[in-house]
Amino acid sequence: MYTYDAVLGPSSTQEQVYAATAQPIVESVLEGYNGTVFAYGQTGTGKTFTMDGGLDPRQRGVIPRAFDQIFAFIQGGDCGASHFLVRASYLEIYNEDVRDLLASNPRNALDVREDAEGSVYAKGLHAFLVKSPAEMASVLQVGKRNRVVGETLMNRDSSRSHAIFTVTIERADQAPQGGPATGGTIRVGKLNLVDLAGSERQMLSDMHERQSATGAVGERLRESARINLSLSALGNVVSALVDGRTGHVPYRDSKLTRLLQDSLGGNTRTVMLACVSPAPASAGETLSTLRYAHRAKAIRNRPRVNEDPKDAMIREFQEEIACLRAQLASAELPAGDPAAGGGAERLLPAEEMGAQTRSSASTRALNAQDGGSRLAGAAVGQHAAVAEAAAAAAAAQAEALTRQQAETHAERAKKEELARQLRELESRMLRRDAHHSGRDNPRRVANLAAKEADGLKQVAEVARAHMAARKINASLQVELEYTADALRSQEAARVSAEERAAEERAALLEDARRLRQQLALQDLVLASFVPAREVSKVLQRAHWDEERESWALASPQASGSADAPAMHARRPSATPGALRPTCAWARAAAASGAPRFLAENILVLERDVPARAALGFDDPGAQAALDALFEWREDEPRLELPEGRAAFAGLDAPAWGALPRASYEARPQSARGRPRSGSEFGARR
Ligand SMILES: Nc1ncnc2c1ncn2[C@@H]1O[C@H](COP(=O)(O)OP(=O)(O)OP(=O)(O)O)[C@@H](O)[C@H]1O
Repeated sequence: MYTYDAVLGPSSTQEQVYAATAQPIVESVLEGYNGTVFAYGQTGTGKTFTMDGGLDPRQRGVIPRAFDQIFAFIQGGDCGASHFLVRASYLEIYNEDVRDLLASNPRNALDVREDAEGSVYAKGLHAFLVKSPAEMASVLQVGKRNRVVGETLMNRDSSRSHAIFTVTIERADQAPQGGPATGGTIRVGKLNLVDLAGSERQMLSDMHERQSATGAVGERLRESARINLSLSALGNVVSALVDGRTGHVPYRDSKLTRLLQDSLGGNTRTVMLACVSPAPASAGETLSTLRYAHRAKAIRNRPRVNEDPKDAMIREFQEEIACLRAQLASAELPAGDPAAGGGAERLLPAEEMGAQTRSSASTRALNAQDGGSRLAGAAVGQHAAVAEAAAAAAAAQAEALTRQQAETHAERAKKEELARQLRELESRMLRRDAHHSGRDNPRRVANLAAKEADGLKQVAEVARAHMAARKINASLQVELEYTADALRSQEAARVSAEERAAEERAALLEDARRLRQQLALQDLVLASFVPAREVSKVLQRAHWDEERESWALASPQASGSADAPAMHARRPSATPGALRPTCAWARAAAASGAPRFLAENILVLERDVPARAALGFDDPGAQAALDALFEWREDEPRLELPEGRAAFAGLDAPAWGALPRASYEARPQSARGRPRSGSEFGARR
């Protein structure tokens, strides 16, 4: 029997699903834990629907509801002052490639790395700072458009990849006096929202069978093979964690298990949503999913609050803000400084100042001249000199003041830039003040709405630019895929041609080896049995007949060689009456006794005549009996002996006559009337 933490039937609402599964996980993430919610199940059972949901607000899935919960908490009215930094990233694992769904080119594969603390991450993955559920939803939409989906018989928009939407929430508590927290605790929670690809158990060996179940063909088959590879790796990890017998957990077997390493048996609170189909035809898959989920339930994770991590971005923000504030403070001009604030209005331009000074001096000089009629001339000259000195001093003072004014302007510009940077940085951090709810204050709500609208505009612009880039990318991608296909087919043709050539070469080598063997054998036969002279004669006459594709022997005359007449002349001529052609030279050689030329009868045997009995020789009739015996012809059935010769050789006539003819027939008779075959030469002997 299988047991689960919650079972939600077909009539359950999305809200109930969220409350039973993801809500507690999101709460933990806001407290600084890692959390993972992943949907597992056969294709078409509603994983994507559960995670994303439908268009109707009541059908919103786990992901948008999690956004709401996160920002509701940040903007909520609970006690405690905190600053939050929220980032979102979105990736998919397609055919064992990790792809950034928010990148300008989402088809680029990212490397999976492990940091010094053992956390696994995708290198180069974009993370966007978000400040509202609407911004987060925009990010999600951009990523979803980039995700690979394909049609199968069981689902028109089947997810062909595993998608992981990650929200990282950094939280800095105990902000001092309304400013950003610089010395307080920092907690970082990471929420993984995972929509796995369909878990149809499609092994390569039974692909054809599966093909009929899912309608997957071609690319779908390859995708399914990869999907099942990573899902079986996930199953192996689950088994290894549950069994606990082996210390080794095969996280490295797939990118999916690598990236979910922390979520399975690590520092994460994890919920697995097992989606099943009520269709009887899917009973096998349903049972397999239920078994899988039951096993996964036994995994024991070790979640802990991630406090003060070294790489917290919010800390960098705080330090930067503190630094900017310090710079701003040092840039403050003293209150009494005439150049500060409204001091500029009290300042006179240098030229004006000099002119005023000069005019008062000349006035004083004129007055002195007026008085000259009444005063002595020496006194007039003294007053004029004093007036000149006063004018020079006033001009120098005016110049110094102009310089000071320019410096003040520059400092003010710098200060304004610092203030702008500070505002910008602070605006990226979300702030939740103690005893203050944004929803209570209409002006604050209006401000937030305006900011959100700005943010949305920005995200929309980014999305538009992204879409334009995507279109270009898509056409380039199509071209690239076309070229890649052409290259692949050329490569396949080249490989098969090479293989064919290699086979043919091997066959040719084998033929050549066999032909060499035959040639060697024929050489052996020639060398052993055919005189070299005869061989050379054949070689001279042999020629290759192109039409018949075979060797032929030319007649001696046609061969045209110088030896041809001699060869012809040396040919032995047949001897009339002889059993075979015999030349005169052979006859002479035979007469000399050379066995080679003794025709067939090279053994000369004496006639095997029984020893003569005295009776036989004494009896003159014996010769007649012997003669009769020699004269006995094969067509005569019986040997007729002369009268009275029955007692010859101890045999009576009936016994002679009864001698079976077969006893004599074994002997060959080459010529009629002759006892045996024999050549002329043999006959003479
Ligand atoms: N609870 C539900 N209420 C209404 N419609 C649903 C529900 N669950 C699933 N659907 C519909 O069923 C279809 C398939 O669902 P979905 O795409 O979520 O399956 P999936 O498990 O993600 O499949 P795949 O693994 O192939 O991606 C979709 O059209 C979806 O809208």
